[in-house]
Amino acid sequence: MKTGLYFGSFNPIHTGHLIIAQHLLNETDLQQVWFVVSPQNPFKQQKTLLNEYDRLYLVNLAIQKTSGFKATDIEFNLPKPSYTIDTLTYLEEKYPQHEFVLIMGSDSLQNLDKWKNAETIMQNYPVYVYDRPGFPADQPEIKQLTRLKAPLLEISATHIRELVQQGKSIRYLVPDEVLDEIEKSGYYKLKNPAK
Ligand SMILES: Nc1ncnc2c1ncn2[C@@H]1O[C@H](COP(=O)(O)OP(=O)(O)OP(=O)(O)O)[C@@H](O)[C@H]1O
Ligand SMILES: O=C(O)c1ccc[n+]([C@@H]2O[C@H](COP(=O)([O-])O)[C@@H](O)[C@H]2O)c1
Repeated sequence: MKTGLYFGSFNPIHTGHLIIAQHLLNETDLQQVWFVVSPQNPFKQQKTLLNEYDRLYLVNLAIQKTSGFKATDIEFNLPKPSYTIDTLTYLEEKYPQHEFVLIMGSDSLQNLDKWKNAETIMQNYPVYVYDRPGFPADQPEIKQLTRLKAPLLEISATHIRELVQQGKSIRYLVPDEVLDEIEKSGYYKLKNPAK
């Protein structure tokens, strides 16, 4: 089964992520998209990083009505920070019947050569890249690169966290279920949430 892996901190998941994932299911040969919640991105140190279980819960709330989407906590039990090559190796062993494809925005592509074992990733895994505003998607070293057109939405988790801190509404930037849970639990209101 051809399965797209959408890696991210998802702090929190937002409509930008979801529209891209749905677009990929609709417009490519992917049969499933898995949201891989990374406990700790090697390149991001965030005081506002919500506990990974809470982020996973928000992802599950966001995708519960969509067939073809799955959230995975696979990185929770792998060493931190979360290196994508380690996750890919683990997933391949655990799910031999799946053919995994990396999904990434052209912004991530620009840093890819700095990732752990970048060469192995670029030589061995199919990568589906969609454009992000301001980031050209040129990366000829990737052996199996597919460039996709996708809706451009300038939504970021950073902006969502800032809006919550300022007491402003994030309606429509996240699904209603996610909005309700963020409000109910008081996420992102404090500068240093409990981990
Ligand atoms: N608006 C968006 N449209 C399409 N892809 C996005 C969007 N926002 C983030 N992504 C992509 O989703 C993946 C996971 O992103 P991540 O969880 O870091 O979200 P983020 O909104 O970029 O977070 P932050 O603002 O905290 O850095 C990355 O590959 C990123 O490029
Ligand atoms: O493997 C690496 O070296 C590596 C370096 C940077 C980022 N990643 C992963 O890429 C995913 C998306 O990153 P980001 O910065 O767009 O949130 C996230 O899940 C990270 O764990 C992975």
